[in-house]
Amino acid sequence: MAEKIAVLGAGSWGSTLANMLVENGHDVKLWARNQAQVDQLNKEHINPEYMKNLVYSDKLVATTDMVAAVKGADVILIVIPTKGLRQVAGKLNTIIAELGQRPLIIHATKGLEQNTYKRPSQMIEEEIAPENRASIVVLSGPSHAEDVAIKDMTAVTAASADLAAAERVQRLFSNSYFRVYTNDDVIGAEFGAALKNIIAIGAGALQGLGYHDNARAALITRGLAEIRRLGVAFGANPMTFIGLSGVGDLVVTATSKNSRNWRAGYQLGQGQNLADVVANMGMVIEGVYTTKAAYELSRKRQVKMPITEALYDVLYNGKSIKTAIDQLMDRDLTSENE
Ligand SMILES: NC(=O)C1=CN([C@@H]2O[C@H](COP(=O)(O)OP(=O)(O)OC[C@H]3O[C@@H](n4cnc5c(N)ncnc54)[C@H](OP(=O)(O)O)[C@@H]3O)[C@@H](O)[C@H]2O)C=CC1
Ligand SMILES: O=C(CO)COP(=O)(O)O
Repeated sequence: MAEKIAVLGAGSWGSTLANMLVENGHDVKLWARNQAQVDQLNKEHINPEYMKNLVYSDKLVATTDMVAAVKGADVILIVIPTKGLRQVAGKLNTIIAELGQRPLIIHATKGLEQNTYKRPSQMIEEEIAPENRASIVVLSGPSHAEDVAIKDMTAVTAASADLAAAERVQRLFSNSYFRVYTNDDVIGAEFGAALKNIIAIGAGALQGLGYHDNARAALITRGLAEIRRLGVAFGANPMTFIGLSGVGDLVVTATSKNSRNWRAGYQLGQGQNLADVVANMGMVIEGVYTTKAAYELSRKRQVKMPITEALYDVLYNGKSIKTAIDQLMDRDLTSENE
């Protein structure tokens, strides 16, 4: 059944998902804050700052007016980086309260808030009053926008405490190349999504320094162990971490040149400095910020996250990557299951 959907955020992922939803037969309005970008999307059907090679459907309508985007929408998909999510959700709350709408909220944001360590769905719950919204569903999993844009085979997770809402999202997004599974573990899905970016930066750094396949496999596997430890400490189902939003997303992000996080790590490994890497990427590198939040959170909760701690020292304390790797390898020997 065709639905009216507003997509907030017209970067790589928001614009690609909006286009896919149009092609799935839905009535989609895409909100962005930049008028020039909106004009290009509406008139030339391109979004060159974010998705160089995608030609968007002429049925996709973009606007800088959030009220116009949201008016009449039964479903709102938020695809804003973690840093801007709270502000956009707060604005959305005011608008839907005034319009008297109570939409389903989906988000695809992957990170943890600085200082509060809140997950994206927690920020949304805090900013959008329960009377202004239906359920919240997390869309996550191994899904680079670049692959979805060329209709490559992709499988993701729709996680929600409300199974009917997750199943609705499954129907909205699924098509011949994009397969959506449901899951009831929002905490696990969001921790998996946020924390895999830290390990992806590390994997890129290893490759940038000239390490090979064994090193990458070790990092991914031990990275998954610490992702699971932190998630489980906050109530996640351990099984979620061997699913699409866990190991699935970790593998794609830690092995793909499409990943902004992997690329950032690679450039750091090659000797570039962090400020230049961030300034030149032109898109959000969530893992840079998540590393800080996860490091602080793990200290507070007393959860061992040695790789995250090592990367924190590299990104925020000027430690060399080589020293960080040597120190990781030099720790007391331990059991794999600790
Ligand atoms: N790219 C991908 O393949 C995937 C990304 N994700 C996740 O989706 C989220 C968004 O990523 P992605 O689309 O790739 O990011 P991009 O960097 O490509 O785009 C970010 C978009 O968000 C907008 N934006 C940023 N801050 C604000 C703000 N405060 N208010 C309004 N708009 C804002 C930007 O607008 P402007 O251009 O005006 O700055 C831009 O349209 C991230 O959490 C990411 O981890 C998840 C799965 C796949
Ligand atoms: O989350 C993603 C793929 O699932 C995108 O990862 P990057 O942000 O590293 O590009």
